[in-house]
Amino acid sequence: MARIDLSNLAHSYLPNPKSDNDYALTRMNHTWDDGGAYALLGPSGCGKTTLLNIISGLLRPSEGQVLFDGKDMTDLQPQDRNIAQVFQFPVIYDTMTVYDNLAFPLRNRHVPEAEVDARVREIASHLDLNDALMTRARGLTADAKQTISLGRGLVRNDVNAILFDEPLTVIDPHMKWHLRSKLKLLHRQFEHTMVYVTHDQTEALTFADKVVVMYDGQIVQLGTPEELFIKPSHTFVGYFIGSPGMNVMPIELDGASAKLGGQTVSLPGAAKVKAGDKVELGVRPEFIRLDAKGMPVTVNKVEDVGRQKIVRAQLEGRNIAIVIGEDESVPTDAKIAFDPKGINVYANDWRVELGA
Ligand SMILES: Nc1ncnc2c1ncn2[C@@H]1O[C@H](COP(=O)(O)OP(=O)(O)OP(=O)(O)O)[C@@H](O)[C@H]1O
Repeated sequence: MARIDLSNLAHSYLPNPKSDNDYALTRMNHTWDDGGAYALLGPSGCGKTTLLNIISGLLRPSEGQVLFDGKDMTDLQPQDRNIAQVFQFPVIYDTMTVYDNLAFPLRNRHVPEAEVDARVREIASHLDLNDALMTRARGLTADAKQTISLGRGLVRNDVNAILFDEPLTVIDPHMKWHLRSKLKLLHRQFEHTMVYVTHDQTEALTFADKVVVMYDGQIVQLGTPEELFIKPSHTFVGYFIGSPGMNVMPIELDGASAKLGGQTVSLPGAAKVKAGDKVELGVRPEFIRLDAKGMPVTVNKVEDVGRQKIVRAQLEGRNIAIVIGEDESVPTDAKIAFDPKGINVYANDWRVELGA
C-alpha cells in the first residue's frame, strides 16, 4: 500500500498543446492517502480513465510527476508499479479454471503455492466463487467473469493500490449492490489504497470514504459524501451530486445580503468577490421550505417520489426545485424560505467562504 501524490500533473493527447482546451487533464496537485477508499466521480469525458491510466503507468503524463510514498514512478512501466487494475469488462483467461485465474497474479510473482491456495480460497469465499473454483471460465456468465476479474484485482495483498475503472458496468443491477458492499468490506479488512472510477453518484457515495469529483479535466472537490452535499465547492458538484441537484441562481451581493431579482436573501455572512465576477447563490432543494412569510413562487408541478415530494416552481422567473415532506401540501400562493445553513455563494463557479 502506498500514498500516491500527483505533482503538477497535466496531460494532453496532442503533441503540441497550446491552451487548456487541448488538455484532457489540466494542471493538478493531488494526494491519495495510504489505505484510503476513494471514488473518482465525474461525467463522461472529464478525464477519469486518463487519470487512472497515468497512476497505473499505462499512460505517461505529458507534464508533472506520479509519486508513490515520495518515490518518483513517472517513467516506470505498469509491471514495475505494483498496481492492480480492474477494468469495465472482464480480463480473464477463458481456458483456465476460476481457481487458476485467481491464482495467476500470485503465481506470476512467484508466491509459494501454499500461500496461493490460501489466498485464492479466501478471495473466492468473499466473492461467492467457491463452488465454481474448478470450472473453466469460458462457459460462465458475464457477471461471473467480471467477479473473477474483481477477484484477480483483490488477490494480491502486497499491491500499492487497486484501481477500479467502472468495474460493475456489466453486472446485473441487483448483484451490483452486493458486490459494492463486498468491496467496501474487503477494503476495511485489507486496507488497500483503492480508487474506484464511476459516473454513478450512488455507486460513488456508497463505496467511498472520500469522493473525488472531476469536471472538465480538473479535480473540483475532494470530500466526504456529506461535504459534497452541504458545501459543494464548485457549482458542478452542486448539480451533479443530489437528485434533483442544487438550485443555482444569479445574485447581486450587498454585504451579508443578496439581491435575487426583486427579493432580498440574508446570507449567513458577507462574501468577498471581485468586481465583474459571476456571482451566484446555491441552495439545495432539501434546504428550502414552505414558509408563509417567505418569497412567493409560482408552482408548476408537484412530483410524488415516495417519502418526499419535489415541487417544481419559479422564483423571480427562474426554475427552482424544492423538496418537501410527503404529508405537506402546497398552497396555491406558495411562499418559500432558504435554510441559512444550506446557503452557498459562488464566484465564477467556485464556492466563496462567508465571513462572520
Ligand atoms: N487515446 C486518446 N486519444 C485522444 N484523446 C483521448 C484519448 N483517450 C481519451 N481522450 C480524450 O480525453 C478526454 C478524457 O477522456 P477519458 O476517457 O479520460 O474520460 P472519462 O472521464 O474516463 O470518460 P468515460 O466516463 O466516458 O470513460 C476526452 O475528451 C477524450 O475524448
